[in-house]
Amino acid sequence: MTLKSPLPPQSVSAPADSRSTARREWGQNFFRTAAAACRFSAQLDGSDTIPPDSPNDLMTVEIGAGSGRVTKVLASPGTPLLAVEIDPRWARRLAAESLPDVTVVNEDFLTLQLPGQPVRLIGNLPFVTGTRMLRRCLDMGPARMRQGVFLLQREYVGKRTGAWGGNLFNAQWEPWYSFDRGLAFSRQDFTPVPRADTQTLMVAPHRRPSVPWREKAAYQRFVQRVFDTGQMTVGDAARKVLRRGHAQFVRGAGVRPADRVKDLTVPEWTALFRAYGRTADR
Ligand SMILES: C[S@@+](CC[C@H](N)C(=O)[O-])C[C@H]1O[C@@H](n2cnc3c(N)ncnc32)[C@H](O)[C@@H]1O
Repeated sequence: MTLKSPLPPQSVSAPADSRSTARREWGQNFFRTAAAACRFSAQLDGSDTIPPDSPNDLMTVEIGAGSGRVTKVLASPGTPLLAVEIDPRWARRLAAESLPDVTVVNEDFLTLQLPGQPVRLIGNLPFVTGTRMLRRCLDMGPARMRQGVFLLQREYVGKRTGAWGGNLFNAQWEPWYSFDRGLAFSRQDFTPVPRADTQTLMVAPHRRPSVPWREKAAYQRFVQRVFDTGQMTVGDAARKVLRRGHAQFVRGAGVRPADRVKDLTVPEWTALFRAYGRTADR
């Protein structure tokens, strides 16, 4: 449902139990102040690594607009903004504000048909579905997803930005995107107060990805297979992935058999993927 113009007036109040269920299930922890929403939103500017053909080609999509604190900061004439909100009450309320060049859609971001044009994505994401939302954004590919500014649990952002070393998720996505830490926010910046502190995850597409996007499925399957072996070193994992030619495969990639799978860099993963293709082709 697209709510571009104000709908007939309707009460936004609802029985307390259904409101608290919505709050919990949809992770409705809103920015408490406009100042905090401003700090968060300001991170969207200036880090577009692939300039669009013209600034107008670029659309901003806000995931989970809620009460519209972030939407209001970003709304600006001439800058199209798609504000996606699953809760009909908040979507209706925000649409009624008729913010300039803002289109409010009352839909589930996980199933919404996303714009075909390049987009910048921003969202104070719900805790429960945040990871799925992030995957959905990354799945757009680096030619369409030009920037991502996502507020997520601080611990999760730590994982994505290397605090605990390499992992399957990062190995699968880093040929196309970089993941960096942005501003942190305390629980007190939100209402109701959430159960964890949050931090911004800044996602930027690589200008020259090390693996072509059309090979994404094959590359990600390969990385998954290596991790699924459960082996600590590349040499041991290679033995499980390939029945024959595993030593050749590791050597061909210029990686040492004793290197740990979780320490592999993007160039090493890419080299292993290429060597695997050559070995498996024979
Ligand atoms: C953490 S709140 C952020 C609200 C607002 N942007 C802010 O920062 O104050 C997350 C918002 O995402 C909405 N939401 C949850 N799941 C969603 C989904 N699948 N699709 C779209 N919106 C969703 C919630 O209703 C809620 O308004």
